[in-house]
Amino acid sequence: LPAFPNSQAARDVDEFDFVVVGSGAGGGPLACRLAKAGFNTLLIEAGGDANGNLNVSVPGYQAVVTQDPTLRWDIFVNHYKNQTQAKRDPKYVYETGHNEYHVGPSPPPGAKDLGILYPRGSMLGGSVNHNALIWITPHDRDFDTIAQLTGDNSWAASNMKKYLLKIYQWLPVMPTDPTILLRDLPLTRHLVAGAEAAGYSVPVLSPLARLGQLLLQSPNAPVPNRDFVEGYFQVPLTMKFGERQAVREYILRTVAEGHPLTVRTNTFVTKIKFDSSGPKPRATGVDYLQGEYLYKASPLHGTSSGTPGSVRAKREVIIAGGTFNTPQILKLSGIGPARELQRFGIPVIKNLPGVGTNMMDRYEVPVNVKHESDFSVLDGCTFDLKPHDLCLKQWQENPYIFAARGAYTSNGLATMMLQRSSFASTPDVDLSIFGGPLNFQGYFPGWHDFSVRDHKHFSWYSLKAHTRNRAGTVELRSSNPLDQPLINFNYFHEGTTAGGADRLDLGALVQAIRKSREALGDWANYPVLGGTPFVEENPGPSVQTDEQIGQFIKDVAWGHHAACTCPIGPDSDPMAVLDSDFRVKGVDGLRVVDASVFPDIPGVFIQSAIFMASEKAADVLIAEAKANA
Ligand SMILES: Cc1cc2nc3c(=O)[nH]c(=O)nc-3n(C[C@H](O)[C@H](O)[C@H](O)COP(=O)(O)OP(=O)(O)OC[C@H]3O[C@@H](n4cnc5c(N)ncnc54)[C@H](O)[C@@H]3O)c2cc1C
Repeated sequence: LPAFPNSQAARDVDEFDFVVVGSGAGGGPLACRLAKAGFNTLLIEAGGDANGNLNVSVPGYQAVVTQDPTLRWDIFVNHYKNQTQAKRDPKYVYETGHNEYHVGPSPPPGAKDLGILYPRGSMLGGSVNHNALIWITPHDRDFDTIAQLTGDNSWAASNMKKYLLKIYQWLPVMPTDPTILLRDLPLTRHLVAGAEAAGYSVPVLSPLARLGQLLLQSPNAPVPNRDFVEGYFQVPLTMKFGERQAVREYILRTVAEGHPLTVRTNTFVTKIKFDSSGPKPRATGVDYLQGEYLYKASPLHGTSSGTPGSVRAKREVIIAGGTFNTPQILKLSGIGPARELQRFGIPVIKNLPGVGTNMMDRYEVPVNVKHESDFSVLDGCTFDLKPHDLCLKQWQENPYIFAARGAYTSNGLATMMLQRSSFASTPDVDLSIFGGPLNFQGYFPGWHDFSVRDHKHFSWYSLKAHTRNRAGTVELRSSNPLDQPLINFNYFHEGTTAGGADRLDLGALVQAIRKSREALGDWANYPVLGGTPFVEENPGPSVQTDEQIGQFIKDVAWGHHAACTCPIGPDSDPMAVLDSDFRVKGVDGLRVVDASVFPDIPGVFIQSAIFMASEKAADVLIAEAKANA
């Protein structure tokens, strides 16, 4: 793809049909569709274009990229308000100096409490560029419930499927090349054991053929009862021939093809502007600051506060800043709980108490084991973009055929169990358990370097889908748009507890840990594949009873699919923020399209649901604009 193509002349225009703020999973596809339909569209992105940055393109760098200071925002959040519980997490971070941190217990005197690191991407393509590439399509129920809640049947799963087909016009999806696994049979032994734990019979003397068959199974295949079926599957990735491809590339192609899409990177929106002269306030544009790394969450934030500017939207403004930033932008612009806005001296445009509430996320937990020997598939992989990174050289110099391009063509997670726990809130599967050769224990500064410090670890990760906790909040910390907001997830007992919700979610995760251990136990059945013994480091052999496992989960669980802070809902719900056409209630000319729109956290992995919402929003906006032409 060419270097980022918009000219200075394009940057100087100050009025567009649509202004979209944020170029991630929500904003990116929408802006492309609007431009392809002929509307003069401006896409504003706080981050840079990441052009030529291999951290983005190499799937094996899916964790390295989250450490790239040019691409990341370090958001710090609270899992618990109770600081005794919060600080039981070995990932709890204290600030000891500028960009200097202490992680875990016994901080030095004077260290400032920060909380838990929540990685976010700030660049063209948003957090999609630094996610793990995993593509699992939503469950029908995710959309059917929005249709039931709002009475808008265009949200019914049967209608939403067409947006998936639209996405596949621009999004390549491929699993890890299974021939890579043949290069490391001791690693493959874990994946075979995972298949047995998932309920398959795998011949102990010739397990590979059976694993090969299972790797042909896509969790997205439109089979009957797909959402309910437990099993063992390949992990589909948003990539083409071993190279990450997603929203960023779609945006670049849309511009290169000559559609009227202008992209302003390094442009941070501070406020939505309104015309309040009519009966209803109408969004007319946005104010911004132009400059690199302006948000204080950027590790490269310095003294610059950017060059102010503003732009007008003839038709509409669409906010797609993500679960944390969209409520922040709305509140700073006067849309949100009146009392909170008044506390910061922000004039209230519309009192919408639901903005920044209802935040949901998944819980994720690990079981980490350490072997005596290295996994050979990682030989030569230093994960650091340096000339000595032989796996990078292999990735750069070889074609994508029979594993020739090597380990970096994968995100390291080739297989996944989908299971339904006894505590699931719906008939859908609610546990995704996937394994790989790394020592990932959640997010903290330097988490990736820690995860691959040696090549001896294997881990199973469990991700709880359809969680019940909706008690998370995003509140203003100050009226300065460059300050990150105050984010409280209110995990487990501090969150939604009605009907034992917290205990049910915890129970599902206890089962997930036991299932991971079952897979580790089944490893012993396949000595034919070789490998050295291992010891369990986390939770560790002393953690055995449900109560002990439950406490381990409460102490270490993390999330990375935060959502639902500007929920769609009916007018009868005072906490609903958007109508079913993504309109911000009570004002005209303003919509939200990103992870924050969902009333309930969708599916197992979230990006597919956001892409689908983005395609739907494009349909809605284009149809309305054409009707009003
Ligand atoms: C480490 C990690 C791994 C993940 N792995 C997966 C995975 O494998 N599969 C999956 O399905 N999901 C995954 N996710 C989640 C998924 O990537 C996100 O949920 C998704 O990208 C959110 O989309 P969004 O549009 O809401 O926000 P984002 O994609 O974060 O996009 C928001 C954009 O808005 C910009 N922005 C914000 N505020 C402003 C402002 N004021 N002015 C201008 N621009 C602004 C930001 O810079 C950003 O680029 C992962 C997330 C993380 C953090």
